[in-house]
Amino acid sequence: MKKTLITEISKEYTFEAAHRLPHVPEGHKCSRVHGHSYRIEITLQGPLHPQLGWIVDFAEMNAAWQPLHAQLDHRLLNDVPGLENPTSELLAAWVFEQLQVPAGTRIARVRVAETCTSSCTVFPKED
Ligand SMILES: Nc1nc2c(c(=O)[nH]1)N=C([C@H](O)[C@H](O)COP(=O)(O)OP(=O)(O)OP(=O)(O)O)CN2
Ligand SMILES: [Zn+2]
Repeated sequence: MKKTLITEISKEYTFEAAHRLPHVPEGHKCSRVHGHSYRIEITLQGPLHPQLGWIVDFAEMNAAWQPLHAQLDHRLLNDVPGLENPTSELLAAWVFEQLQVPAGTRIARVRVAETCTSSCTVFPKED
């Protein structure tokens, strides 16, 4: 395989949660508590293992996601430390910061989808 290729792997996770957006104008629909079936796509970059031919086992991504799922699933997101204003943008940044990725990998991006048509993606700034 060409050594110049950049390889990414992704996993999509889901959780159910309620939220409200505390800083929207009065009367905005999102000022009321409501729920979403959130979908989170996590993408990692890293070198391929020479024998195994993968970056990391997808199972390692599952293990990294599990503690975050435990903090988010069937919660009011506003109650989660750091998510007092749980917009898609701030939730994506929170996942990016909280996720303990397997050694030798880095997060390429995190995508949060609140609905079928609305999503936000964060990725590291290049220096
Ligand atoms: N930039 C952002 N805008 C909005 C956010 C957000 O996190 N970032 N969040 C919301 C609400 O949480 C809302 O529940 C989801 O948004 P919206 O796409 O407006 O939901 P609808 O299903 O009602 O979308 P329609 O396509 O208008 O039916 C709002 N904005
Ligand atoms: Zn919402």
